[in-house]
Amino acid sequence: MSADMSEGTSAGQPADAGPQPESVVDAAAAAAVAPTSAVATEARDDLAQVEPVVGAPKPDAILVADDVVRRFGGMTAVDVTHLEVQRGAITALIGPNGAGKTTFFNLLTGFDTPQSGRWSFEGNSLAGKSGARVAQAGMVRTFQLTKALSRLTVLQNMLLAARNNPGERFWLSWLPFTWRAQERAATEKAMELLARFKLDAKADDFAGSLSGGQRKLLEMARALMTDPTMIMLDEPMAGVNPALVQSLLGHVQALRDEGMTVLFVEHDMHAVRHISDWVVVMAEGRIVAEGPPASVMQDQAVVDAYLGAHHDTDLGDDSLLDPEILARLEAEEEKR
Ligand SMILES: Nc1ncnc2c1ncn2[C@@H]1O[C@H](COP(=O)(O)OP(=O)(O)OP(=O)(O)O)[C@@H](O)[C@H]1O
Repeated sequence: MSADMSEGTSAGQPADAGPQPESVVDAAAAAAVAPTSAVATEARDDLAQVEPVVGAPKPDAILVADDVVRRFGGMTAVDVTHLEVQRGAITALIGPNGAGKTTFFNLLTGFDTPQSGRWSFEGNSLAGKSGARVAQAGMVRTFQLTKALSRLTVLQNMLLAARNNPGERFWLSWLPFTWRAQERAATEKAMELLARFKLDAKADDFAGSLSGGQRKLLEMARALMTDPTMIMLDEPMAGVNPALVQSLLGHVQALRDEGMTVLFVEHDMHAVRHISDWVVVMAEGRIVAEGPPASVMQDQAVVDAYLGAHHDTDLGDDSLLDPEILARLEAEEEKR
């Protein structure tokens, strides 16, 4: 993932270019009309009662991780003692470059194996389960559009995601009339989701021809093909033109407002502040702070973590920190 803490784009990802397609720009308005579910409202009320301390128990935790350790050679990339993620809320996982966010994400979703640790989703242990099993359990992550997927059409990308659908039974796929019916149902569902994300007109275009923002929408739409309970978003704002950020944020909020749990890794602090109900901060593999977005970004451990990691980097987004803290950071910079 990128080192950039500025709004809108991340290093290594192409920013959107040219005029924004109206279809994407108005997505935020469409998403905004989604009524807030009782789960989402309750989740926010619940979180308001939670003490902002590392490892804080949540009133309704959907994901619980304990003593998760991942080492690469002599380097400890992840060492998470205890984390609970509240059901129905948007939780952001932030931290400086190399903090271990991606590695932790990979471990939780079955794409990497830790040296030790336990974690459960909806009360069921997921440790040792493959990525496919984790997805079947209802916890789905987004993937960046790879080169291979870029050569498929938008619709083909969606249908590929449906193949892992827990509703699909291998033995039924032997019967042509069954798979034809399944394919019809999957196509119908894919088109509905594409319409929701205003990508239906692009169904037959190569995915590689989409703009950065549209790719992010496709990644989200793809993940929804399996009807997840929890969606894990990997830098949903990376490579997205600032003009489209608002639209994407609307979509993420809409997922939460429909009752889904969202955990996302993000460098864009505007996005984190704007949509998160809870923020978890990692540094050097550990969780160093957690709490509501406004207060956690003023936490001394968070400031220290970013200061340590960004001493030679432009902090970019001034809205990350309040003016007082920013002044202190600048003073520290001058001393170096
Ligand atoms: N496969 C690997 N082999 C060796 N070291 C690795 C591997 N994957 C990650 N690391 C190291 O583990 C540490 C944590 O990396 P990770 O990518 O999880 O951090 P991050 O918080 O996601 O960073 P960024 O925000 O820059 O993406 C880093 O020091 C990284 O170099």
